[in-house]
Amino acid sequence: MAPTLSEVYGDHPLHLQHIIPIDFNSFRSLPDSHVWSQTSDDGLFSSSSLPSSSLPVIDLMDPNASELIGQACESWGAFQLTGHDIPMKLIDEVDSEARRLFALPADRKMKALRSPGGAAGYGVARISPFFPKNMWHEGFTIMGCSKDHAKELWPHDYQRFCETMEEYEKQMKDLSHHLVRMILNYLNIFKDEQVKWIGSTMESTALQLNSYPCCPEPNRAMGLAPHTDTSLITLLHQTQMISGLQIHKDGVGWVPVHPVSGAFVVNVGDLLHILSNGRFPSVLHRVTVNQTRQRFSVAYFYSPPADFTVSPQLSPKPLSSSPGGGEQVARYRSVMVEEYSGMKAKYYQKALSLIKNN
Ligand SMILES: O=C(O)CCC(=O)C(=O)O
Ligand SMILES: [Fe+2]
Repeated sequence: MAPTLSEVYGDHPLHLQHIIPIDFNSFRSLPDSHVWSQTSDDGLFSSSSLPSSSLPVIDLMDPNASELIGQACESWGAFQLTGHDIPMKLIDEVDSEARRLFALPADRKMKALRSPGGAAGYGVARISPFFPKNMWHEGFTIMGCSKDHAKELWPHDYQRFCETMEEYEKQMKDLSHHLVRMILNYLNIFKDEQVKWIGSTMESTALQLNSYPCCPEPNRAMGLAPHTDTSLITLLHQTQMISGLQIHKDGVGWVPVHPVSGAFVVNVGDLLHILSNGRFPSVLHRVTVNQTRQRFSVAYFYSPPADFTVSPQLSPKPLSSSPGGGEQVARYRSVMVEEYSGMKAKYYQKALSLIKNN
């Protein structure tokens, strides 16, 4: 049987302190374990105020969508996508199921705790062990069927959750196929072995529900620390129009990504960065928290099958306009999706430099 990514974490089991979130409701002030900065209003979360610093919003129905998406991936490593045909009703149902889950008492959520070597279930962010302080965040990861965990959460009423998430994953996968085809087209990647896995049912996918509870001291806390996604692409929905996501743009700084109704934030992950030979940046992003409104987001990570080898594709002609583009030498060695995911789990942000060609 082909390998799946849910197994890569087995080699790097975590201590429980890196899995169990605190019971956020029981704190009236920020515990020291969650204090990231001593400063109040500036510093930690200051973002760019340049007028041009706003992530492109692209309508999938635009006749130039392919070109616009390619350009956004090249200059930003991300964009907001409207005009897709994912029904708003389904998106709302996913949001409300996520809320239902995170609203459960802490001891109930603990019943669906991620296992130390596992990928799926309830817990703190997977990147937590790489940071000295904890994040003001709790998550629930779905890889494949969520039935066993959902049964623990709602012994008599788990089906609604599972069915909603399954339907959403199905639709996210179709949309990802569409986007990845457009992106590979833009990169002039047509060779059969490079594209034949799209729609093969063996793709590596995961759904991540994120919750950022109201925080007593948001200016000293971190929702989700700066990271890049391992995926090829990520499709993120920010619910209830609550801001918090910021992306880092070279030369500009941290740029807030304010929610656009019904839109998905699509971002380039490490695997697409490697495949594009560095032409598309794997965008660094982080999440801030706020004092009055609990924020939720739903991230869908889409990657090729675990046994697919990602090889940097050289640009056919030099692209003078892009800093990383037009290179005729491979910046990275070829790497299997499964191997890279394992490296990311173990070495985190050093993983990319470990596969860099000198
Ligand atoms: O909550 C967000 O806006 C971002 C979440 C995220 O970056 C992730 O789940 O990888
Ligand atoms: Fe992310």
